[in-house]
Amino acid sequence: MIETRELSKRYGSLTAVDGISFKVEPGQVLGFLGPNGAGKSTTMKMVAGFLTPTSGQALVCGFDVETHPIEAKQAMGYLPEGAPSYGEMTVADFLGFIADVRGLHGGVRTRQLDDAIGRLSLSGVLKQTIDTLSKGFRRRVGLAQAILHDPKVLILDEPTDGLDPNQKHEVRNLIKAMAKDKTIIVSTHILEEVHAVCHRAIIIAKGKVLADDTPAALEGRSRYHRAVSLSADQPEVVKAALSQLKDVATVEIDPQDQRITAFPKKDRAIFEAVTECLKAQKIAFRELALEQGRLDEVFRTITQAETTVKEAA
Ligand SMILES: Nc1ncnc2c1ncn2[C@@H]1O[C@H](COP(=O)(O)OP(=O)(O)OP(=O)(O)O)[C@@H](O)[C@H]1O
Repeated sequence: MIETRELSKRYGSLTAVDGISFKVEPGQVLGFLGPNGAGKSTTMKMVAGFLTPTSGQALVCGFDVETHPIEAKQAMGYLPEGAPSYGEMTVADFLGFIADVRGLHGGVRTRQLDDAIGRLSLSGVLKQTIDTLSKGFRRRVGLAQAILHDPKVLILDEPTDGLDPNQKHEVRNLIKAMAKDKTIIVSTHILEEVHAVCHRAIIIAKGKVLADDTPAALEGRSRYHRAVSLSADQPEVVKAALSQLKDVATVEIDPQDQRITAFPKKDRAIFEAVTECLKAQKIAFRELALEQGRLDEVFRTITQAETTVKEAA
């Protein structure tokens, strides 16, 4: 389990993290989202025990990271931002060194090393020095060291940064597979990642938690939630027809691809009414879709509202 209690970090007059509290239970993957400079990495460094909080507390498996650092660090694997240091070491030597630091011996050491190397597809680069690896491979080495001792808790700062689409897919599958018996926090800029791996997402900006919900509930806050979109040859005709429906609030035509979107009034469902209207008026259409909502729009709305409020104050 991971818990933070009013965790804060100040650098002079800048408050990078401002009283963040959350709990993550075993079996849960928490996505930590926020714009650049929101305080994601600073929070993760404090939870991982690499940075001392100005105030507040972080606990890993019940151990306070500050007062019981050894027990807390034994229970966690941490993938920091960027690449592993020790760039002059080969991948094999580096992972062997981490295995020693983690106190792995004999058969367990061999098994864990083989497992991490296999899961991150590193067997082809074991003799290469870390400095000479591509960004994606360096990230994979970082992930391998984080999971090497099969920790109960994983703190992963942008785990798929720099990976190609195939590797992103592999790493997301790896996180999902590990989630069954671990507690995992993943920081990311990539909203599709939230869908792919997270049970829950926290959005932060300027060091504060602005939203804490499931991806589906966050999508529910989008103006696109339950909107109906379609393509048709005469978008203006379709717009006029759908605008007449009683539960439709507004109809928009995308200026780029001419796709038509009908937005429902609050808490209304319009899919059936839209399809019936199209049928009744014999309107030919393509790619009719019921929208779940758009996380990118929710993210923008939440984080920009915070910036606007701060600027106005
Ligand atoms: N050592 C430091 N000294 C002074 N300010 C710092 C330090 N480390 C971070 N900051 C500032 O704290 C704020 C939060 O930074 P942090 O790296 O946690 O953001 P982030 O959400 O991880 O951003 P990104 O998505 O760009 O990685 C930023 O304004 C950053 O400039």
